[in-house]
Amino acid sequence: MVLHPVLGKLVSKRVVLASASPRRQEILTNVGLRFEVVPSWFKETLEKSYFAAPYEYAVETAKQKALEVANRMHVKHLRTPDVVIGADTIVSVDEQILEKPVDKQDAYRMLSRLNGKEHSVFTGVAIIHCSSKDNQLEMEVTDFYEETKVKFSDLSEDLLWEYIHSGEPMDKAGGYGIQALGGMLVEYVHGDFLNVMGFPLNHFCKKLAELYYPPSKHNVQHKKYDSIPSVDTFENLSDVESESSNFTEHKGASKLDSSGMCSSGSIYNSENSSSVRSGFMVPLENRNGMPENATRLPSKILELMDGFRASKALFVASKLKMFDHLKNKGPLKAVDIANEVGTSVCGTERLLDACAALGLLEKTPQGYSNTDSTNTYLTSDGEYSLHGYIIHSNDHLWPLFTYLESAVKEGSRQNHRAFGKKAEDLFKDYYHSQEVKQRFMAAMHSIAHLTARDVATAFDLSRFKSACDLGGCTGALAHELVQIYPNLKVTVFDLPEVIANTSYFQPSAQHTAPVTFVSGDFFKDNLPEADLYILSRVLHDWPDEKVHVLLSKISAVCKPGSALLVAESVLDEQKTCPPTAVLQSLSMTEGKQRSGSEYKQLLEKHGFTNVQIKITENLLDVVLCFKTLSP
Ligand SMILES: Cc1cn([C@@H]2O[C@H](COP(=O)(O)OP(=O)(O)OP(=O)(O)O)[C@@H](O)[C@H]2O)c(=O)[nH]c1=O
Repeated sequence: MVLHPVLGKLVSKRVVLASASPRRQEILTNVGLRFEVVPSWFKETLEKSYFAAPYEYAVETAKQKALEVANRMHVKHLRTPDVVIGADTIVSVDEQILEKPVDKQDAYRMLSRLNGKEHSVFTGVAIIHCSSKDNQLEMEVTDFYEETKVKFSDLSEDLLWEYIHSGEPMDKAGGYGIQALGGMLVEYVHGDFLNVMGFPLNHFCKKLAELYYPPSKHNVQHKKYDSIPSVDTFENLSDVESESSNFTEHKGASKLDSSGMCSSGSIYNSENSSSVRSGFMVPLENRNGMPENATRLPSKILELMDGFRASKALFVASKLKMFDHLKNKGPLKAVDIANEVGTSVCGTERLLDACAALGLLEKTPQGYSNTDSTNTYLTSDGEYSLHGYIIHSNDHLWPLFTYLESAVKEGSRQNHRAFGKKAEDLFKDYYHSQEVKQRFMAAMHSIAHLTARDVATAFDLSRFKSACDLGGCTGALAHELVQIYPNLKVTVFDLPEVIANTSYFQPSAQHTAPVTFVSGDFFKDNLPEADLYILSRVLHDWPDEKVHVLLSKISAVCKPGSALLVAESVLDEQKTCPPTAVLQSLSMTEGKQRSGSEYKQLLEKHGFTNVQIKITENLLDVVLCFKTLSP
């Protein structure tokens, strides 16, 4: 039984979502809809003053986005889709329409406008049913909009800027994402929450019901369907659908337009289209008389099949420091970048186009330039640079993953195959080769810096006076802690080879008490005294036996009332979520990722109680527990 059986009407159809918005994809995937994603190239530049009301602008933009995709797919002789869905979300305040901010200043302008006030979020949606007659594309357009009212509380300037610096506002209408950090800005929501996120699912289902279950003659006076006719399962629906019945039925419904069934209905012809550009589409032909949907692959699988290409494109552009060049000098043409980095022009152009296709770069007639999040995360000096981790992924993880098949067959790491050395020798290498050491530390630093704030604030740690970050590497978390808790003194304890190389990673401006670095081996040496011990990204590296050794050592030096904070990606009890942590396990280190109950068990075994777990939605979750009197 499905909640919205009308969605089953789409099962046998080739449905295309004409949107790059990850939120729309998520909302529709979550309800079991199968569709391909073909982002629209329609530029959101309609003249706003032509529209009497903000929602009209959103509806028209949604319609144009969907029409562009339908036309492009038809013109390029890719199989014409049956249904194309387009959407556009805007925020409206004081008669003004706010779309996605172009930069941080723009985001600030928008958020300041919304501060302390109620505003409306409109999502316009267009559902286009396509058919091809004598190679002419015929389209029937149904559109609608949904309005949700949202009120922001009174927010300080600091908070607004902190939110802007998180990078979240940049790809979101009005400069906020209600589903994530932006939810903290919101005092109330009146209406459909998913509409704010980008897609009014409920209204969409109602609209489909109107289209697919037209009223019979005897009840035609009840124009509005508030409830959706009950049909048992998707399967039932798809079984009875015949190719010809699918759309004829819809056409019948749209003939009822004059009686108010569809909010609008019109026939567009592809001759009106001037857009003939090639795009990412995977045409899947109907072979050997197989039913059409048997040959249709879901977009998720196509995305996974291509994932390795996308990762490698990102790695190579990072390694060649293309994003750094673009940050300093963009927009640049491919030839300029090729000259700067010493690469072929044709190869560089292909790589830059791939980066633009992946949304990492913007391409205009002036050349390529970084997006805001590329500046923040992908340049080597970006505020939350992941450059170090990307280089580690390229130079270390990629070769290892090439041998995943052997790793699975043998159940062990493949360092000997990938690097000609055993895992232990290689680990020693990290501390012997200066270059490898720096690379590894930069990788650890990237992740620590990106997660530090969420780890440091997952719990209120203000009661502690001293903390010791065991294996704290470059001190990224330690520096965040002293910023947030000015009365906290933090010691970073790590191997001498690590401590000797931390200076490069220290923040330039030191506003707070400095962090102390102490060298030692936490398995062998005495641990510095502290009332809060921290193990961030340490335990997953070790098997249970070693974890027991380490925890019993910490437990022995912990005074009653002191605490241990563990930062790790905590698996769900099924151990299939979050995917990043599950995929990390494929490296086959002797350690492992653990679930919340496994961490709890390990900690309680060593006299730690009151174990609390915070899932942060960042890469690391946080476990806090306290030492009691008797272990
Ligand atoms: C208010 C709000 C908006 N959004 C996102 O804002 C984008 C709007 O832009 P759009 O132009 O409608 O869509 P797009 O992302 O550019 O994609 P496309 O459909 O290809 O134009 C969409 O993403 C929405 O989810 C959130 O994720 N959360 C929120 O609280």
